[in-house]
Amino acid sequence: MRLIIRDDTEAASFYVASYIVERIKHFDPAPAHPFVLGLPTGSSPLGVYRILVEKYKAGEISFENVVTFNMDEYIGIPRDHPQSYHTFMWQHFFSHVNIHPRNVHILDGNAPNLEAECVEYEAKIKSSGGIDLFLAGIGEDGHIAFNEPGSSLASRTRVKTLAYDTVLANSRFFNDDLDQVPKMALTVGVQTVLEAREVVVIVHGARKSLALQRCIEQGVNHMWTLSSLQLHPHPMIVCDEDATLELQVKTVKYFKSIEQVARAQGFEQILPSKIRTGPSKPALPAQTILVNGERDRHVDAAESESPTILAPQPTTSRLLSVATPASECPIRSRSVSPDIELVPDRMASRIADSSVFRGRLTPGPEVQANGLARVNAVGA
Ligand SMILES: N[C@@H]1[C@@H](O)[C@H](O)[C@@H](COP(=O)(O)O)O[C@@H]1O
Repeated sequence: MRLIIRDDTEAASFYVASYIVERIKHFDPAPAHPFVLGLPTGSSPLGVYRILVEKYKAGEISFENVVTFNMDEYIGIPRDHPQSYHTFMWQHFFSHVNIHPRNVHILDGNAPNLEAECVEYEAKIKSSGGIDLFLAGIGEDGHIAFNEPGSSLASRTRVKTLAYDTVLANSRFFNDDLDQVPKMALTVGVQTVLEAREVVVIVHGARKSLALQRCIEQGVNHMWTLSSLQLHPHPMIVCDEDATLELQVKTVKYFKSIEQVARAQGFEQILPSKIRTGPSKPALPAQTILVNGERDRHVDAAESESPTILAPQPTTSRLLSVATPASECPIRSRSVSPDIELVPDRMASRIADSSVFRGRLTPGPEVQANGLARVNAVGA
């Protein structure tokens, strides 16, 4: 986990926007190698979008080969409703940069079959090669996307009923009228977010500080779904000072010291090169995966089987799945040296005077082998 703390919201937003720009540039996207970006709505990412637009207008970045997937969308309000997430995204970001509309993906909360919409969304993410960087905000109760408290940490894109806290918090966008706030939404699942190669979360303001504390200093808990990030290999949370109010001083000092030490030592905290450049063709032999017939990707075994909540130890699982079941595998007899003669044994032969037990003993192997196993014959 990386926690980047900046003095205020503007500095935190600038850090995130600059980070995304650097990631896209280093990735060097092309039509056949697009950078896949997961995006949130809400007030938290507003500064990030504004700065990204500024950087685009200053010629620092192009979104031509960027594919986006939004986290969520309300169910039941028209796509062009002022508070729909479609409207939000076009208004604050997409209309101002050179992104191709066909590269923009936002769940359709008015789809005739919502379940099919969710399944198709997951399939589209997959066929795009998976999400390279998922940007997220959090709710005051630590929810990520619309994965409300109690959501399965293995969840995928689905229909979700909103928690009362969320309806209340979002009523500020609906004239403070609870009745106008949609009560359901489509949302990517916790697992969908965790499968992104990198997750970056922007958190600002004192009202998010308890959520941040629960998610960083306490255990993984489905009541604070951001805490699932503890299971991700490359999570980064960028926050302002106010958001750290509930953290222990030593936690804040430690995360600040990581940056300070890195700067003093003159090295950067960077992602593994495979994550930075995306799934390119590695020099070593790799398996080739044809993703939905659209994109021929070369993925090495480690990437194709990266850990998930459902399969946290892919190596172990893989070994177990190829291992012969114990019941079918006479491992000991195989390892015995062929020189050693196996002698049939039975308990009776170990008893000094076995005559006393006659009639109650199981016939010996030699008797059984000759088809003479008649207990009566051995007995009285
Ligand atoms: N679905 C969105 C979340 O993605 C967002 O993180 C949260 C916080 O919103 P804000 O940033 O406005 O506090 O609001 C909604 O619930």
